[in-house]
Amino acid sequence: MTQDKRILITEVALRDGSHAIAHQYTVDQVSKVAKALDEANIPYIEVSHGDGLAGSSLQYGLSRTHELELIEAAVAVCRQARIAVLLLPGIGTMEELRQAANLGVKMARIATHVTEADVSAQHIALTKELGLEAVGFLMMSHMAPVEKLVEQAKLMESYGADTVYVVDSAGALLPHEVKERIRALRQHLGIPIGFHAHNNLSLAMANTLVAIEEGATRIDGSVRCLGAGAGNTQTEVLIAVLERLGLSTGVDLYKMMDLAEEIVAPILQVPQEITRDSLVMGYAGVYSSFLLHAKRAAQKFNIDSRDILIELGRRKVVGGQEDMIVDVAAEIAKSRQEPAVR
Ligand SMILES: CC[C@H](O)CC(=O)C(=O)O
Ligand SMILES: [Mn+2]
Repeated sequence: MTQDKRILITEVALRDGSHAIAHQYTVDQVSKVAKALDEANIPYIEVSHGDGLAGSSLQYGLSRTHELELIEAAVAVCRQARIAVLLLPGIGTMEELRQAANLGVKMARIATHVTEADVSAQHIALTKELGLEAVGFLMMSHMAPVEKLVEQAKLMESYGADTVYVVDSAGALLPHEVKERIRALRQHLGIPIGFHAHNNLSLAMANTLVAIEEGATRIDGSVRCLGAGAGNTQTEVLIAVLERLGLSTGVDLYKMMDLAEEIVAPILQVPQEITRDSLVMGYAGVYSSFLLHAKRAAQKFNIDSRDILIELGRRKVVGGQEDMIVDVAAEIAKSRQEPAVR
């Protein structure tokens, strides 16, 4: 990798990591993590419920602390970092976007399923109207062929997005698939391209490097892998690898290592690793944020969570369809009780 370009990191542990801890962030935790990230010179820090603004609900998981309080706390401790929010149209509304902007948020990432970019038009337009940086976030990018991804990314660009992300929500993309996606977007779009990985198949770092090699300049990471499923590209490791490659991020490696070890590790209920469930998510192409929901449903119906996840992957369930997890679990349990038909 010889390009002379700056990679801009967005740290997502305070949003994507919310899934991993059942949305239990406290103001104290968010303040400490955001302050340390800011001191390490991370340029963007995303703070929201795991499912984006207004995600707190029985369907997606109730937040312990209202996300606006968490956002306010993060804004208050940052000197240089810009606080970002995620918004999934239909879960969050224009009103929540306005409230976040009033608190001092500087970037909004408008997330849609990879084939549904058209629902982002008014949210991207409002983001720009509010004077924020607008990012289009195409989730479950493994589910669409390259041409479709390009078409949808171009829609987001036409609505005014400053950047468009390829989002590997399930951690299912293989390196050659990342390569062709980023390459095609670079060919057809005139705005920066970003990449968001999940480590369910242990490919987050490799895929991120391929994305950078193909010209992606906006990259997501989660410190200590604190993200949904097996987590995202581990930010502090990414900083080290990019330094070794001679690519600049402006982030202080030692400070990142210290905050990972001393501030973030104690927040994790269990260390982030590739468990059989997260592995199945990458293998079957299932939303990483379904992990805890599937585990709970498996316990409730006394079945193997892998069977639920495989079935969800077969049915091509997408983000927002969390209610299907319990339906699928109930169906599997019922089918096991019924006597076999002769
Ligand atoms: C449910 C929103 C989701 O967690 C967004 C994201 O980070 C992804 O799709 O990977
Ligand atoms: Mn994610």
